[in-house]
Amino acid sequence: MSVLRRIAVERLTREAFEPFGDVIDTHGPAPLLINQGRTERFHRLAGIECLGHGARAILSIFRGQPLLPLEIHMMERHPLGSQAFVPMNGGDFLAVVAPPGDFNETEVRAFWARGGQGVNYRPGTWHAPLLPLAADSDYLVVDRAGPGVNCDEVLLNTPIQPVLPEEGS
Ligand SMILES: NC(=O)N[C@@H](O)C(=O)O
Ligand code: NI
Repeated sequence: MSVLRRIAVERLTREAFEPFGDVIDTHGPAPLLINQGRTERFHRLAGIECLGHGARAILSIFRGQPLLPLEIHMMERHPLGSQAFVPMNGGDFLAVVAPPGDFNETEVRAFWARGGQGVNYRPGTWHAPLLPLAADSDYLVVDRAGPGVNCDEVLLNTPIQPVLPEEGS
């Protein structure tokens, strides 16, 4: 039975997530009215970065399943590009992250993306691979394709168990 380190899952806000990337939702700056007022444009919620010669942004759909038991043993980063996850059927998920740079597992934090929130990891942000909370959750993913190695992985010395807040708390 391996030792686990429990960490509390935090509410996903722009301010709290700033060291790791962007939050994609409609609770930030006021939208622009376009299309003769019929459309609200929530403008430039995130920047897509694709570094290196021949790099380009691509769109994919990830259909994810929950990680059970919820124990994080490995994290990864994409040094050459950002990576955005936006739920397509509203699926809540966890963004378990650590700041870019040398990995320090004491700096790992967990955020609850809920009610349709998405995230955009900036290049180099350490994160756990997609962690949906419900089965068959679809996410639109915007990330980088191109030459070079764009995925570094690290094993945690002490696996992490994100702990969701009590219902209604
Ligand atoms: N491997 C892959 O494309 N997905 C991961 O990068 C992830 O963050 O889920
Ligand atoms: Ni990734």
